[in-house]
Amino acid sequence: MSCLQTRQLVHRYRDDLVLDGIDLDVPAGSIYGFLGPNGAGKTTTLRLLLGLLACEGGEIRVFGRRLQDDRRGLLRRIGSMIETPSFYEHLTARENLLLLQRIHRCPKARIDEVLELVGLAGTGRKRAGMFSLGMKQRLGIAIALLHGPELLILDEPTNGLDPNGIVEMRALLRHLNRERAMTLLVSSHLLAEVERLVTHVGILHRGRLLFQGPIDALRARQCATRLLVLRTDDDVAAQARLAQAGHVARIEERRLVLPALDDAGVVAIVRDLVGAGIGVREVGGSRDDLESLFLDMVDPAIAREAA
Ligand SMILES: Nc1ncnc2c1ncn2[C@@H]1O[C@H](COP(=O)(O)OP(=O)(O)OP(=O)(O)O)[C@@H](O)[C@H]1O
Repeated sequence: MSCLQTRQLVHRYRDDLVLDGIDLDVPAGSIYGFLGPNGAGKTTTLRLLLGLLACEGGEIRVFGRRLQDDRRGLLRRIGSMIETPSFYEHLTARENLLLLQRIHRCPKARIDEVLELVGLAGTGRKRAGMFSLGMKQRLGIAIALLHGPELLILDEPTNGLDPNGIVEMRALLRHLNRERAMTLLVSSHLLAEVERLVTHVGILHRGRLLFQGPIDALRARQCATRLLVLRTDDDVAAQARLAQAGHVARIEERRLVLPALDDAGVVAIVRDLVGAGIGVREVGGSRDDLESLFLDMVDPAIAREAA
């Protein structure tokens, strides 16, 4: 079941089309990584989902209902942190939450619960303005969690955090998903930062969704696109020899490129080429991490440079 769904979502800033027909499907119970390079349109999409921007084209459904039919009721079931967290810097974490607790009219006990949950229970009289970036992010999440939402929407929650902060943030988000049964929609411009966290991904580029599905489907696609790269002292002869063994290789920038083989397959072709008097200088593969697949989708030119 979809927790959040858009159909043909379109947005323009003046004449600039920045979202061009987005069909998002965020399954209930998932951690959905909404990925794309800077300027892809992630924040614009999240603002539309939260009713912070007027929806000009397409449809948004939250928990199965059209957002426009029950905006207030549906938004009450969502928590969010878009761009930088907002709070009063001269107040403590607890004082900030106390103000919001009155607005949300939720039980006071909820304040201690969320402070505990995000690891800020021991911050006492320290003003939020003196917090580290990681603590500020966690206070932002505490604020988003205060009213007990079922869906949490976070825009780049790991942005600017040091490696330790990133690990802590991932652990917190995983906990919210597994132990508190929350659905999470998390944007990021770095696949590597969320790869181990997310169950589903959507890859956005220039306002279009290039891929959407379980992270395992992205991994399967990546395996299917892996390549074996050979440098030999006679590429033309090597290509002919490989063809005899049923391998289709192309010559590219003075190297032979063919679909990846398992270890035994690689040993067999190297042995065969060397046996035929063709020197093999180097055996390698295309970069096989998900980040290079991501780059390949959004910008093949950058991906080639990175390889
Ligand atoms: N208020 C605005 N007025 C005009 N153009 C805007 C506005 N906000 C965003 N844009 C443009 O819309 C496009 C999408 O921006 P958006 O912030 O949604 O992308 P993003 O994927 O979140 O990028 P980033 O990771 O850099 O925040 C960009 O080209 C951006 O310059």
